[in-house]
Amino acid sequence: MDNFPVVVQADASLPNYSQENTFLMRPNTDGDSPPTEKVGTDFDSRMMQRCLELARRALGRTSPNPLVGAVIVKDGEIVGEGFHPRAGEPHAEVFALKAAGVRAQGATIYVSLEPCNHYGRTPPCSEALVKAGVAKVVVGMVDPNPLVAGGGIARLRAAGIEVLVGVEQEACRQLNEGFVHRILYKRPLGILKYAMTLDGKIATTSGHSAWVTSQDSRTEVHQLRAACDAVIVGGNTVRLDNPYLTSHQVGAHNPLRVVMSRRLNLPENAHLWQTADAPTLVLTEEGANPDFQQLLFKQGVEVVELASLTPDRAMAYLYERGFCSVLWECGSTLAASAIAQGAVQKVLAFIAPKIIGGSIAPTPVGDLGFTTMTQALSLERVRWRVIGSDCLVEGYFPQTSRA
Ligand SMILES: Nc1nc(O)c(N)c(N[C@@H]2O[C@H](COP(=O)(O)O)[C@@H](O)[C@H]2O)n1
Ligand SMILES: [Zn+2]
Repeated sequence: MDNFPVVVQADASLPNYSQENTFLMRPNTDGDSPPTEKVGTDFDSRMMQRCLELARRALGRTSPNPLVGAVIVKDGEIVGEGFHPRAGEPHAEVFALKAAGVRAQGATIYVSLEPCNHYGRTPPCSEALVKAGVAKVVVGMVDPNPLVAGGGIARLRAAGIEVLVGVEQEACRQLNEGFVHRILYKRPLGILKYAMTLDGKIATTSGHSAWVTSQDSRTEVHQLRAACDAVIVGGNTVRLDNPYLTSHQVGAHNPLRVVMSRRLNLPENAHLWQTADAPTLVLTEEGANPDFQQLLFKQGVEVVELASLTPDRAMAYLYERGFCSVLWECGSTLAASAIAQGAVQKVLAFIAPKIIGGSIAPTPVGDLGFTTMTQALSLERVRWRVIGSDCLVEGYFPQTSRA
């Protein structure tokens, strides 16, 4: 627990979005944020909001790629729409161009992320837009991917196309905060979520924790899972709570369910390996409990042995697997070590108007070794809202540089 402050470094040459991205957050209504200058007309904003609506149709399914939507407008009417469904498939712009056909000529395309200008899994959208003869491109945000990073905009302008950048920029960044974090920090965005009572307890002294919060909050958590690539728990949570960790929504994405367990001293009949609704991955250490590994293997559960099992190693591994966002739904000990190792950037605390009392019932974050209040970790960009009878407080740990 000695490697504070929380974090990893971005390439200093990249744009710094770290102060501005939020995940699944509602617009700030507290009036404290500096007003950002509006870019474009109200019509531009409406079209960009439509792009974001389209982009959200692929929620949880595009990593390592971003969520992107595109709308083509000719003579004030939408003539084509598209969104990026998953990595390896065409980009949003290509779907919109296909839908518009010849009507794309002389039209305006709205796209929530700068058109790409490189050959990746797919060819550059900038060239497709030039070829289609669009007259204007309205961009939500510049792509932080160093392979793009302004190059798409430059290519379009060089071809004589008018480009407007920054329409509904904040909303575009919010939608892709996991993607942006992944690009800048080479790790998935770590989100710690917990539910606690008004006196800060996540369970009773006997360990009973169902249900701390209301059904409305639980539905919110299900939506959050649908937007994340993975959800992580420790062995203790599997033993005590036997969770499902799915999004419980018909047709919605289910995250990869990840269990961190050094010794694999886990129950044989846990829901995680007995339900096929979502894939499960168990992260462990080399040589751990071969018999149990065999049992998991027979139940279709993937087991990966890491040289040492720590939150940062787990996040590094999930980054390599192409993930943008990881939800920590673990108990207090793992939560403390995930925070200490910089594996958590965002905290979502669901607070129920209940009191458990006492000093033994568990709290959401274990010992961080602090002895004075000056050591307490402060969150920034804090917001709150009421969900049913509960309150959700959200905030971010400050990002510091290790460069
Ligand atoms: N503008 C835009 N629209 C989309 O629909 C996209 N998916 C992207 N993605 C950008 O391109 C990179 C991926 O390229 P490939 O899918 O491998 O060809 C991704 O990292 C983004 O920078 N952009
Ligand atoms: Zn593209």
